[in-house]
Amino acid sequence: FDIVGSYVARYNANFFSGAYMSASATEASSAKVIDGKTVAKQIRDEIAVEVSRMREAAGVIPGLAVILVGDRKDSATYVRNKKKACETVGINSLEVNLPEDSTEEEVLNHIAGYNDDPSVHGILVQLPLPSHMNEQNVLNAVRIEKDVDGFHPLNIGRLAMRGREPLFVPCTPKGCIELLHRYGVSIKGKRAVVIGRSNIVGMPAALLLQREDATVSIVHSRTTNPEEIIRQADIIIAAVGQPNMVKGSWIKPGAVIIDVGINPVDDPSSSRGYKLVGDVCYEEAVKVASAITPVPGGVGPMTIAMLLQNTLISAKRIHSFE
Ligand SMILES: NC(=O)C1=CN([C@@H]2O[C@H](COP(=O)(O)OP(=O)(O)OC[C@H]3O[C@@H](n4cnc5c(N)ncnc54)[C@H](OP(=O)(O)O)[C@@H]3O)[C@@H](O)[C@H]2O)C=CC1
Ligand SMILES: Nc1nc(=O)c2c([nH]1)NC[C@@H]1CN(c3ccc(C(=O)N[C@@H](CCC(=O)O)C(=O)O)cc3)C=[N+]21
Repeated sequence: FDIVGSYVARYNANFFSGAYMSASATEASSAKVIDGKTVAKQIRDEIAVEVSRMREAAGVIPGLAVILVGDRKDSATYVRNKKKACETVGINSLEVNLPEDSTEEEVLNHIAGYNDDPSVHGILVQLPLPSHMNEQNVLNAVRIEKDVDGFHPLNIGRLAMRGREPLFVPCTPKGCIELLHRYGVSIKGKRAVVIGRSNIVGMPAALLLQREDATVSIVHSRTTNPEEIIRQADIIIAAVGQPNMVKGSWIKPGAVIIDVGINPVDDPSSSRGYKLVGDVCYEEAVKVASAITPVPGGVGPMTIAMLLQNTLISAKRIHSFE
């Protein structure tokens, strides 16, 4: 089933049916909501089954170690969510919380300990690190067999090469592609645009789309006339960090939108004083796109589900369990 194709047909039928199309007919063309929260729950259930099968047959419990440096509130929230998610599927979680003024050497020591710890199958260093640390040094120190974030340069290099396979695919881009697959969106031969080129989201997302045989454009802060490029896309992955940047008028009718952005904006009516919005203006996009992920409840929960999946894959590989 091809959401893009069927939607375009429906849209065009509406669009060309006459000059007197009513406002309600336009509103009827509302995008399908891609429910990342529900899909993530399904995936967690699948992982839980595998984790207990492995525990019973091989006596192995997958373990994930998370290193958090400093006390950024958002990082602390994400780490707490990851820990909770581990518990729901039966994965062991270990956590070390180092003070903001720790040295790089202390972080490296903890990584070395987890590298050698046979109960740990995945190591995640929560980003961003404090500015006095060299992120490259730290990420390079994670043993590639335990690099469940997929951030090691050898993993990224393999992801970029034809005929090579990375040990781990980065969680957020993997979650984006998983959503497209589970919603029956065909990628092969489609025009895809990735907005953003960061090492952790945009760049690996573009590589994955290319591996799936999409024709990929990458839009970044130096792109001239980004709207023109975005308007050609059948599939848009937005990972910019700019609230509501992508407007409805930039979107090709029937496009599928994966909104990775998680941006806090002031909201006096919320008890927290802020709310989360994506990089895409949802209210406008929902009228033009054929399918769209909401924020929250879209890519975010998928990122965590993919982290659990990578940890399970790692434990299976280390223990040669099939
Ligand atoms: N849902 C999830 O699980 C996750 C969500 N996120 C969210 O995704 C968003 C992006 O994160 P991340 O990739 O880490 O962010 P970065 O800040 O590392 O990268 C942002 C990218 O967007 C580009 N960019 C910035 N402004 C513009 C603009 N006006 N027009 C076009 N491109 C622009 C930058 O271009 P240039 O390279 O030229 O500087 C850069 O490549 C954030 O909102 C973040 O919170 C992040 C990780 C996981
Ligand atoms: N080494 C490393 N790996 C990461 O994967 C990593 C990281 N560092 N640093 C920060 C980003 C961000 N990130 C998110 C994960 C889940 C949600 C998530 O679950 N969001 C919920 C909302 C959460 C809320 O309400 O606060 C949602 O979108 O529905 C969001 C963001 C992982 N990251």
